[in-house]
Amino acid sequence: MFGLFKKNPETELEKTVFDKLGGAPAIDLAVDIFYRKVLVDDRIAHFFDTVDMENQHKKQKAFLTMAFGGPNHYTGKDMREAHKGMNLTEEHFGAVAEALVGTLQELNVPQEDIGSVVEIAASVKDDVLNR
Ligand code: HEM
Repeated sequence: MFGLFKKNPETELEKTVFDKLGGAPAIDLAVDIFYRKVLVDDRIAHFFDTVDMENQHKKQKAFLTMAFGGPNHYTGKDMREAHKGMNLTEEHFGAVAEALVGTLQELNVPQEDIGSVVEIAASVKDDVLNR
């Protein structure tokens, strides 16, 4: 599914990360793999003990689609509000970022695009950590 979009030097600059990853089906798959990784990571799995994961998948898909420049259907909480009172640390954030990068690597996303995704994640870090 990834890699169906051929690089075109003339349009490359206008392509969103969303398009480059392969659009909605690719984000779907990425979020599934991502949460599988999160839920087996002892550093962070406990945060999701009481969370409705089906609902969480939907929100995360919508959020990542928006964050990657795809069609904006995200209606969830802003990142500061969503993570308030969880006392999240740098380590927690790092573990989630690792899961995200690991997912993209598993899907053979080019390193350059993984870099763009990491930048997007980093841009919400202060909000997620409520600082
Ligand atoms: C780039 C970093 C992150 C992004 C983009 C992100 C995104 C989201 C989104 C979109 C939601 C749904 C918000 C809503 O309910 O409307 C959410 C909720 C949640 N996030 Fe994150 N998150 C990030 C980092 C983290 C980290 C580091 C943790 C903990 C290790 C975490 C734990 C949670 C939990 C437990 C919820 C569910 C809250 C609830 O429903 O009670 N997130 N996140």
